[in-house]
Amino acid sequence: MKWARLAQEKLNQELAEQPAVEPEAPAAFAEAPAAKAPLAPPIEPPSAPAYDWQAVLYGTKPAAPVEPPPPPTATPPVTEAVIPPPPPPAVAPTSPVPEPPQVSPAAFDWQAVLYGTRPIAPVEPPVAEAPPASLEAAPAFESPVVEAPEPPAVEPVVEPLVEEFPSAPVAEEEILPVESAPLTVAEVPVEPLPQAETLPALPVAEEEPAPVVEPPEPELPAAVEISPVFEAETVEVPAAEEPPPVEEEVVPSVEAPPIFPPAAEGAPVEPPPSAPPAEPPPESPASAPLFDWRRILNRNRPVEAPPETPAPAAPEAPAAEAAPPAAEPPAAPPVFDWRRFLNRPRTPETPPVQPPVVPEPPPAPQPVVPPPPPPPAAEQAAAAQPKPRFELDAGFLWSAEVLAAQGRRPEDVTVEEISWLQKLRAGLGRTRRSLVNNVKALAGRGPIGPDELEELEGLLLQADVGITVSERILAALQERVRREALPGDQVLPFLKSQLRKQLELEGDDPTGFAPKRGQLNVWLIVGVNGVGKTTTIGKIAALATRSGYRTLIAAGDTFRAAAVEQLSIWGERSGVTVVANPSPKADPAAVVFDAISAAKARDVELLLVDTAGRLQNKKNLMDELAKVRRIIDKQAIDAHIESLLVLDATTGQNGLQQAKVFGETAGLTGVVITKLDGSAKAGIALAIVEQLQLPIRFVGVGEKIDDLRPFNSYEFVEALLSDYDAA
Ligand SMILES: Nc1nc2c(ncn2[C@@H]2O[C@H](COP(=O)(O)OP(=O)(O)OP(=O)(O)O)[C@@H](O)[C@H]2O)c(=O)[nH]1
Repeated sequence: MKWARLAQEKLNQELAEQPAVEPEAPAAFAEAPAAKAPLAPPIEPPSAPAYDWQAVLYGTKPAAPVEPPPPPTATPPVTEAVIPPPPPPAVAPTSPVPEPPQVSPAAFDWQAVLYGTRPIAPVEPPVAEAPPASLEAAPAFESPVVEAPEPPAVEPVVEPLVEEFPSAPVAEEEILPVESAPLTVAEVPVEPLPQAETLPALPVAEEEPAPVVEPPEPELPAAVEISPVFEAETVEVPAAEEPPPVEEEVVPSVEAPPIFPPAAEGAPVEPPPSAPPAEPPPESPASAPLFDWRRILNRNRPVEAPPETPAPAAPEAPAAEAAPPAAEPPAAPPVFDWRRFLNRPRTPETPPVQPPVVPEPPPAPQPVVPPPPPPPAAEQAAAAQPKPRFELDAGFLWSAEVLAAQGRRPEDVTVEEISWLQKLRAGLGRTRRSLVNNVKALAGRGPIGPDELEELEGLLLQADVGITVSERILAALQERVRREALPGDQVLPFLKSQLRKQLELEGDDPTGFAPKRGQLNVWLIVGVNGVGKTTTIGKIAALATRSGYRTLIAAGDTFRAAAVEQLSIWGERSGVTVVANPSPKADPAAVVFDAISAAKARDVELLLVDTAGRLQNKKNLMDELAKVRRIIDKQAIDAHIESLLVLDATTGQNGLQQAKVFGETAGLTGVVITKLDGSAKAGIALAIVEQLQLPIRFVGVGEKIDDLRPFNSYEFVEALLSDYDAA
């Protein structure tokens, strides 16, 4: 017992001594944060280990973004976005005339730089020159992201567009004189662009979750005189049938003009605060686009067909091309050097382009950087411990490979692109997992036979690919198997090539739909309720602004009360002016008429027309849409017109039914698939192309401003059938 007691006492004694250790730990940690604080501010030093992906890679960001990055405090990026001022649309006709935001110089050249102009290779050639590849060296500013959505200079200048269209033009249809409600132009403070990630979902959304059901709006009477005519069709809630007044004449809200003129008076309007002087167009030319759409879109034949593009440059280049490159052997293969990507020099967008700006680095701030102690370590170390939210997981590596397969070099890749692909891949994840796993299991049995083919068809149907497409793919597979055995490991690659074929409409030039420079392009956005039309317009507007297009938005959704407000928010985010008529039940055709007039007067290049959601079986609403289309055709005769149907991917095959009617009414030229990040069955994309014979122009994978990208069949298929999954 004594022994036990003694032992117990000793034990207690030891325990009593232990606690002392703890205090130290916290102290040590406490230092860390302290040290970091000072480091935050100096973002410039390219070598600094602290990789601020957003600031560095999104070179695009204008001044604004700079602040947010460092102190990730929960300050208020949101507030500054001016989101709250929903009703900025000064109703008063006296409001000054906003001007189409001038696109900043560095913006990426959507048409010339990205698409249109250049053939596939142009951008790549530099590859040869790429050799500057000295990893650390800061070669890169070429494409580096610069894309400074700099403050789209807003020229308040408002030419007397007015008289452009004297009174009522010759539109046979009359636009309801919808109240004298003056047309308003939502002033857009020209906020530079995109905070890539910040933009939260539009608040408005909730107001009207807008399901598919026809918005039974209460209302009506007043302006609805004509509505009765069509009531017949809709059994339910005749009253609810809101915007019935489809009929008739488009009386251009002649009042519109008056609205703009005032601004003119405002004299020169120096007010355009933000916009510095700007003869912006300057450096933009060669500037590097944030994402090179042209390359993305043209890259429908990656690794497999490398000969077309890269081939010439890579293999033979060395020999024929000359010595310089000699030293640099790489530059071609699909091997993505993620380290190089991570270590690439940081380029605060715009600045790099302007040499003068460079001098700034030396300023005092340097000293502030004192915390250089950490940098010495080595960039590699930094790379090893990447930044927040950017992980070298399977998604990242896969994205990098896909981009590399398209000829993208680490220096040209942006975080935005990586992020986009990751989102797309994640969005298609559900379908992919099911499809890929089953196909692999099936292929693992050995050579493909009749049983396997049948099973495969079932898998495709489950993915919503549609019967026709499934049959076509199987027919091709059968044909292939007939000629020679198809090894199991070739099944997926074969499927990919088949799917890609199905996604590409014969004769369609995916780069051809980019807005034409120097002329008016009108993009009419249609679809049923809640599919994402307004959101898509906001995203496209942002993209267009960054691409340097003079853009304008027409708030043609006069039915949903919050639509105009929602659009003006997007307008603020993207720096695009919104033309709207706040009066309830305004005739959308009249709004569009006015918007076209304004667009002509301002030399706008891209006019985005929003429309109210409507079910394809509501005749009066479809007639209303037809009227809008007619107005566009008549008033914008020389314009390049695109009519895009927005389809919610989660609606699956149902969406196809809508398309047929919308096609007859609005003359569709393409489709935008939204919500691919949801529980969509990605196969719907294949069915759309096959059944509608319409090209997919954009795909949306989220609610943020940069969650929309031009459709690329290669990326889509890779995301759908990638078996990369290491995780
Ligand atoms: N997850 C996801 N949500 C999206 C996407 N595109 C739009 N949304 C959301 O879908 C909802 C409806 O979007 P809206 O743009 O208002 O749809 P709409 O077609 O204009 O609606 P109506 O005018 O009522 O016909 C909003 O909550 C959007 O944020 C997308 O690609 N992914």
